[in-house]
Amino acid sequence: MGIIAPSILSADFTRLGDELIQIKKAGADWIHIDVMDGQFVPNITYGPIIVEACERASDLILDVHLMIEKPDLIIPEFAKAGAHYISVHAEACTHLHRSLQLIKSFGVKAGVALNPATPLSSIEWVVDQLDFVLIMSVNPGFGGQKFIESSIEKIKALSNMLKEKNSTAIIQVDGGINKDTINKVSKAGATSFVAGSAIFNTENYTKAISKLRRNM
Ligand SMILES: O=C(CO)[C@@H](O)[C@H](O)COP(=O)(O)O
Ligand SMILES: [Co+2]
Repeated sequence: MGIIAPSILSADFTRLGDELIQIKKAGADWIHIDVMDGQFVPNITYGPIIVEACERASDLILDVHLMIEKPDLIIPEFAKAGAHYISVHAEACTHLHRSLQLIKSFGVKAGVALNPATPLSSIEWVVDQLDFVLIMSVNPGFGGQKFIESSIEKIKALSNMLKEKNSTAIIQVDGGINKDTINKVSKAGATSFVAGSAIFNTENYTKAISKLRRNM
């Protein structure tokens, strides 16, 4: 069964605690937390304080997606705040292997996120360090964007690459995931699905998550 990870980027922040309760009731598996610094991406969101608040408000797995420059400087704070999974962008890490080792040193699962234009070869020599790979299916920075179709071939190629290297890393896909796109990425090999607007921009989260699961 696939993992549904609602992105709180599209949640109502005036009532975050209640939103977290509602998505758990609706059948969510993880909570996806999009951290943006206004440098790596043209948007600014939130930091470890919000991760810590999510940790107090929910017992779901906290999946922290770092869209920031120099992530090593603040990875320890996110780990201490309660992150279970942390992904860093390959494009933002000069010493990617070191960043992954830093995440793992806190007992946190480590992942690499790849922008749509970034080739899979950028993770070739760190596959043995990876618990998951996040394939961006939109350019990072905003929720509610249109799914980029070339992500499907990229996920297929990643799935083959991981098999060849005997890796059990999870393939996560993030951006433009809805009832129409989830089937294609699931068939291609993704098993963790981030969805923001397709869940939080609806009236009924249970129905939204059920629709995603039915179409996996
Ligand atoms: O990392 C990001 C955006 O940079 C995502 O996690 C989005 O928050 C997903 O939003 P939708 O495309 O599902 O609305
Ligand atoms: Co994300």
